[in-house]
Formats: sequence, structure tokens, C-alpha cells
Amino acid sequence: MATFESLGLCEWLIQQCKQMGISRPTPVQEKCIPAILEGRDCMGCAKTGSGKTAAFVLPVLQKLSEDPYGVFCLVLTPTRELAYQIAEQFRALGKPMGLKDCIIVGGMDMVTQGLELSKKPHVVVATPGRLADHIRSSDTISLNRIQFLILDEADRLLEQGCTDFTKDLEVILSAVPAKRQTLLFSATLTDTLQQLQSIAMNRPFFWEHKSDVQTVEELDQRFILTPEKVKDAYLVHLIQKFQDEHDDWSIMIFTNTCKNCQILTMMLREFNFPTISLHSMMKQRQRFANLAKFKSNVFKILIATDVAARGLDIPTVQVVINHNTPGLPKIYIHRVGRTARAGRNGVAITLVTQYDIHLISAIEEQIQAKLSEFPVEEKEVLKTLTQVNVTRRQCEIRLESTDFDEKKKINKRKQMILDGKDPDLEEKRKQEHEKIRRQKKKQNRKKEAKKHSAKPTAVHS
Ligand SMILES: Nc1ncnc2c1ncn2[C@@H]1O[C@H](COP(=O)(O)OP(=O)(O)OP(=O)(O)O)[C@@H](O)[C@H]1O
Repeated sequence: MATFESLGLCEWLIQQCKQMGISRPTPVQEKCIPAILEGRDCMGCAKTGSGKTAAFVLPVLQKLSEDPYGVFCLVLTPTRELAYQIAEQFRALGKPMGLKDCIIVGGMDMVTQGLELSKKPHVVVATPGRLADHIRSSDTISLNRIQFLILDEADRLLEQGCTDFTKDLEVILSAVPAKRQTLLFSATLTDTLQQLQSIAMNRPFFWEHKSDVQTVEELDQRFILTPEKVKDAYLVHLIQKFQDEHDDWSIMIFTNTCKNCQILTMMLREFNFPTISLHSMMKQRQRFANLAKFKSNVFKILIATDVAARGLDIPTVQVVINHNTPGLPKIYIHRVGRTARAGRNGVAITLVTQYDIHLISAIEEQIQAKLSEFPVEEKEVLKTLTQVNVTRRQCEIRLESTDFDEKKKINKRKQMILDGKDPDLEEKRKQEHEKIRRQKKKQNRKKEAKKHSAKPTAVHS
């Protein structure tokens, strides 16, 4: 069995690992650390919670301690919360060498960030959008001497999801030197391998944890088949059950929209569950504050959108509930990966309506495992149905009386302006498209009606 010594890590780092309860390397660390220390580009694909962060933090710190200067390493990651978490790992493991880091994420003051960047920290951890803004608006940022460029959750940074990072990545890639080591990590790298290889051009060392099943063994994966209207009653029932049986467990619930996230939070609070939310329509300070309250167990239930699906490492999370079935297997893998981390056990329960059964089949095919049914006393659930649905409706009405939807529109406009689009023009275009679509539909209906009326009626002899 490998040890950190045998991987070539120096004594002070090994001691620092021990202090943090890290005594033996995980497989991804065992394979990737020596390659990175050798100076190779590296692509590491290993399951959720398998220690990928330390697999890049440790060798970077070792190289940095041999020749400390700033900016030595740039880490890109898709969410702001993850940027803070990665910076914390650098800080904790790099404490003996007095590591200076700087976090550059959206939603925080840009001037303060500019000042911090100008102090030349050893490590910059950033989300692409805000870092690209700094590069575009200032010529004082020098990333031209970095030794390491790291893309954590690399496949997410390259895919064109609801937040498209590709333009920002282009700006960043043109600001970093071509001669560098590039490290790419994720639990789901393989879909985007070719694009990733164009970033890690230097004959990368590629390591993938080969395994039949894509999720971890310690994860108990379940589903509950429910009509849409009964979903919330099941949710309330499950939370009550887990709270009654295990009062020290934390639960993460994933839902599909910010609005739903807000309504479910309000609803669960009406049932006196200690609930807090995390979604992209919240102010950034509130997002950080809520996550801190959840991490420190002040609140045991976190309802989030997919902004929290990747990377977050919260050891007390024992249960993940998917309030909606994820449309993509990849998202399922990351969501359920918030529990059963670092060898711990965990349960993931997905609420499945009759319309989602094909999604579950796709998930099962991708992860190469079957989800089994979670046994529930349906009668018990139905007893609370009316109360749950009335409470939800009341919460919806309360939310409608606030400016939640208005804020959403404003945020959308802001994003369009940032993307270089004219929101009024876009709105006009959308309306025109809608008009054309309606006209076409009307014409088609007319054609169909004509066809039917022209059909000869059958004559029976
Ligand atoms: N060698 C090790 N031994 C024990 N625990 C470890 C080791 N390396 C890392 N850990 C711990 O394992 C947990 C999960 O690590 P990490 O967050 O890096 O997972 P990950 O592989 O990046 O997961 P994800 O794909 O969800 O981002 C962390 O709490 C970390 O401190």
C-alpha cells in the first residue's frame, strides 16, 4: 500500500496531512501526485468524495515551497462556494509555509479583489466570469508567470450549461503562459475528454478510477414513485422520519428552480424543520452565511438548486433527496455525491413521477446500478397530504406578494447586458419568434382541419 512518503511528498506536508486526519493516500492521490511532481499535465477522473482536491493541492504546495512566488497557481472552479472550499484546503495544508491565497468570485466587491490580486498571492482561486472581468478591465493582473493552471470540475467548466464559461475561459487562457502545468479533475470527465485535451496539451497523464459502478459503494440509492401532487407530502414525511430516527443527520434536498427552492424552504419552515436554502437568486453574502450555518449544524436541512450539486464537502450530510429527478445522469452523480464521502455511508432518495421514469432508466444505465424502491407507508403520507398542499399554496401566495419574480427578471436583464446583449432587443426578438410560432401552429391546425373535411366518408354496403 502506498504512503505519502513513497509518492515523494516532503515531510512537512505529510505532517500537515496527519494533523488533518489524512494519513494514507486515496487511489486518485496515489496515481496523480507522482505524475504532477514529475512535471506532467494531469487529468484525474475519480468518484465523488475520493480526495481529488488534495490530489492537486499537495503537489502544488510542494512545488511552491521549493520556489515561492506569486502568482504561482490559478485554480478555476464553477461555483463561488467551491472556490472558498478549495482555498480553505490550500490554506489549511499550506499553513506551515505561510501561504497567501486570494479568492476571486462574482457577487463580491471587485475593488477589494483587485487590491488583493495586486499583492501577488501564491494561489488564486476563481470562478471564470469574475476573473475574466478583472483581466478585461485591468492590465495590472499578472497571471503570465503561473506554473499551474487547475480546472476543478473541469467538464462543467467546458460544457455549455445554463452558465456558459467558454468565452471567459478563452480570456483567461490567453492571459496565462503556454508553458505551464495543467491539471484537470472531475468525477465525470469522460464526456468532454477531447476538449479537455486541447487545454492540457502537454501529453497529459490520464488516470480514471475504473469501476463498474460510477457511484460509491457506500451509497444506498433509492427511489419513491409518486404522483406530482403527492411529492411534497412524501418530502415532509421523509424529513420527519429521518429527524425522528437520527437527530444528528443533515439532509440536502435538491430541486430544479430557485423559486421552488424558496417555496420549499418556506413550506418546511412552516412544519418547524430547521431549513435553509442556497440558490443563485440569493445575495452572495446570504449564500455564504446559509452554507456556513448548514455546515456548522445550526440548520440540519439545506434546500438547494444545482448550484450546490458539485464539489461541496460536508461530512455530516447523511441523506440527499432529489425533489425532482435530474434530467442528466451526470447531475444525478454529482448531487448524490454530496453524501457517502470519504468512505462514509449515505442514502440518496429520488422522488420520481410517472413522467420521469425514462430519466431514471438513463441514470441507471449511466451509473451501471439499479435504484431500489424506498419503502414508505403510503397511508401515513396521505394523511398529511391536504395540510402539506395547503401550506405550500399559502407559501406560494406569500412569495408572489414579494418581488421574487421581479428580481428574477432584473437578474436576467443584468446577465444579458453582461453577455453583451440588449435585453429590450432580445425581448422583442422573443416576442416575434413567439408570434411566428403561433401563426405556424394556426396554419397547421387549419391545414389539418381541411384535410379531415376533404376525406371521403366511408360508404358501407
Ligand atoms: N487521503 C485521504 N484520507 C482520508 N480523507 C481524505 C483523504 N484525502 C482527502 N480526504 C477527505 O475526503 C473528503 C472528500 O475530498 P474532496 O472534497 O477532495 O473530494 P472530491 O473527490 O473532490 O469530491 P467531488 O467529486 O464531490 O468534488 C474531504 O473531507 C477530504 O478532507
